[in-house]
Amino acid sequence: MSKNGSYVGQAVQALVLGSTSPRRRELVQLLGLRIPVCFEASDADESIPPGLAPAEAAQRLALNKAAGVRDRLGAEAAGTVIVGADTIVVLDGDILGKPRDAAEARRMLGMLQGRSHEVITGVTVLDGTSGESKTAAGITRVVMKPLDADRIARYVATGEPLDKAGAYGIQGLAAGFVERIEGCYFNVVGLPLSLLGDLLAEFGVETI
Ligand SMILES: Cc1cn([C@H]2C[C@H](O)[C@@H](COP(=O)(O)OP(=O)(O)OP(=O)(O)O)O2)c(=O)[nH]c1=O
Repeated sequence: MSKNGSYVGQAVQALVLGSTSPRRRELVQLLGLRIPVCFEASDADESIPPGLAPAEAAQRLALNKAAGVRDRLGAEAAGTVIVGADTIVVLDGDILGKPRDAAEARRMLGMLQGRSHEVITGVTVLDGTSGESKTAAGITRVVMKPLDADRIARYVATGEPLDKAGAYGIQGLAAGFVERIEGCYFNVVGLPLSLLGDLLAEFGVETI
């Protein structure tokens, strides 16, 4: 039994972050983990599962990413915990993922400007040895200032929106678009660190 009372079948020797997102790769370092962190791309299908509420959809995608990494690692997954995450933007109950092109990015930002929306990040911690997993979702409300079409076009022309849910990055050139947030900032950037730390503790993985 670990210090915090959770049962782990085998000491965890490494954390595998199943993500190609450079933001997630930087954020996970802020947890102050005492075990090595390595990175694996997840080849899980990222299309939004139909018929699920947004928070459930984000959690399903996070679980799929983590499970996909475990499948790919095979026997090498033993002794690891695998983390998967997925971030979506939700406006009036509709899910906005990553824009396909600049036109879609302009359209998304046109809908988000001057209003409030939710950023939801589903996160899964999966025990690579047993396959047992825990999944949760962080929800942050973001209020965006009014933006005119020229400003949106200038931002989209930077290319920054294209790999980001909702077509903006709060940590980048869209920082000045955000009036205020309620909830975890890191959740908006793609990894709810406080929530992830709690999930990791349940698997006996210590953070700072
Ligand atoms: C809203 C918002 C999203 N994002 C990013 C976080 C996620 O990387 C991305 C949403 O895409 P995701 O599909 O969650 O993740 P990803 O494809 O970038 O990486 P992977 O699947 O390999 O883990 O949007 C920001 O960086 N800043 C923001 O303000």
